[in-house]
Amino acid sequence: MMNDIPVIDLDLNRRHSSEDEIITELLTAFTTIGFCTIINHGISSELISNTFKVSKQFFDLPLEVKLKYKYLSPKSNRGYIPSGMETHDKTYDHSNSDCDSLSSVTIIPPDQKETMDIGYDDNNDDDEIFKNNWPDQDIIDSSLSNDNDDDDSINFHDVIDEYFSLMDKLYLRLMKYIGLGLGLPDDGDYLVQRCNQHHENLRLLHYPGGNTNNANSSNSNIRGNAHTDFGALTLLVQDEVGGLKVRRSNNESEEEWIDVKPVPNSIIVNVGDMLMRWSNDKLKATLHKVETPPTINTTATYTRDEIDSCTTRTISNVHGIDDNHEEEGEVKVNIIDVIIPERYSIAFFCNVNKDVNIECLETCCNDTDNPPKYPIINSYEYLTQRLAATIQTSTSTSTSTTTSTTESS
Ligand SMILES: O=C(O)CCC(=O)C(=O)O
Ligand SMILES: [Fe+2]
Repeated sequence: MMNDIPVIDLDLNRRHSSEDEIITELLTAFTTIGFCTIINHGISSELISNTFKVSKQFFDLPLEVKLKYKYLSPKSNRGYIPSGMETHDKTYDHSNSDCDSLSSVTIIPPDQKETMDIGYDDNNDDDEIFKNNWPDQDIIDSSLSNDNDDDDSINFHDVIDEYFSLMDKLYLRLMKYIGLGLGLPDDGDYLVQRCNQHHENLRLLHYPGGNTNNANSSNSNIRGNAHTDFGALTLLVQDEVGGLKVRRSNNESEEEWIDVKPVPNSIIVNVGDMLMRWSNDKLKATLHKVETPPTINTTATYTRDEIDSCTTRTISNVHGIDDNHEEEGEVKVNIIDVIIPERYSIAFFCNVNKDVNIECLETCCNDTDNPPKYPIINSYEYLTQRLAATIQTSTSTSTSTTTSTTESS
C-alpha cells in the first residue's frame, strides 16, 4: 500500500519466487522510503522474545547498578546510557565530513530513553575498550521476582550472543542482496567483504512509561528525536506499543510522517547515512522518530477533594459544573489520561569494517552527470564523530547534549 512501509518476505519457498525478486523489492524500498519491514527472516520469535526478556531484566535493575556498566566513549561504543544523555542531532548536516562544525545552535530536549549498547567481544584485540562489560548474571537473577520463574533460566550474555551472531548473518545476507542490486563486483560480495568484521552495535532501548510527570519531563510527546542512523543498515525490532514514525516526502513541498506499525515477528530494516554516502544518495537514509502513543481524553466525575489531591492525572479543563452536583461536592471534569505505556525496542546497528574508506561505489556515480557528492571518509572515524556529537559522556562537553547544528546545505 502506498502509505505503508513495504513488507518483504525473505522466505524463497514460501513466496515461490527467485532471489532476484527479493532484491528488486529491497532496492525499491531503499531507493524510495529507505525503510522496509522483513518477515520470515530466519530469526526465531523465541529468540526475539528472550532478547526482550533479558533487556527488561537489565533495565529493571536499580540505576546505581546499571551505572556500573556505563557507556564510556564513542570509541568503544559499549555500555549503559541513562535517560537524558542523548540528543539526536536531527538538523546535523551529514554531508559535512568535518563533524565538529557548529554553525548555529538549536536547543532540543534529550531523548526520553535509556539504552544498553553491546559490541562484538574481539578476543584477538588487546584493547579492553573493544570488549563488553557484561552485566553480572547473579545480580540480575537476584533481582527477579519469584512470580517470573520462567525467566530464571535465561542468561543475558548467552541470549545476546546468539542474537548478535544471527543478526550479523542476516545483515550480510542483506548486504549481498544490495551488492547484487547495485551491480557491484565479486558476484555481489563487494559490500560483504567490507562489512564482515562484526563491527555491529546491538542496542537495547527502553522508553520509560508512567504518568506525564515521570515519563517525559519536557511534556512533549517525543520519546526519541528525529534522526537518521549513522551506519550502513539498521535492523530494528520493536514491541507492540508503537510510536515509530518515518518521514516521507511526497513531492517537493509536501512531507508527512508515517507510522511503522508493529508487525509480529518482523524486523524493520533501514538505510543509514554511511550507506547513503557510499551509494551517492541512491539509497536513502530517512529521518525517523519515536513518539508516545496518543493520550486519551475521557470525561469523568470527581469530587473536589479528589481533584485537589490528584497527583497522577492532568486535569485539563474543569467544565460543565453541575450546580446540583457541586452542592454535593461533585464536579464534571475533562481528564487527559496520562498513563503512557513503557516501550522496548532492539536496534542492531550494522557498520562497515573499521579500515574501509567510504568512497562512492563505482556503479553509483560517473564523471559526466553523477559525480561523487561526498568527500572520502574512513568508516570508523565517521561513526565515532557522529556518536560523539550525539551522546554525552563524562568526557564530552555539555553543549553536545543540548545543542544541534543547523543544516547548512
Ligand atoms: O526505538 C525505536 O523504535 C527506534 C530507535 C532508533 O531509531 C534508534 O535508536 O536509532
Ligand atoms: Fe534510528
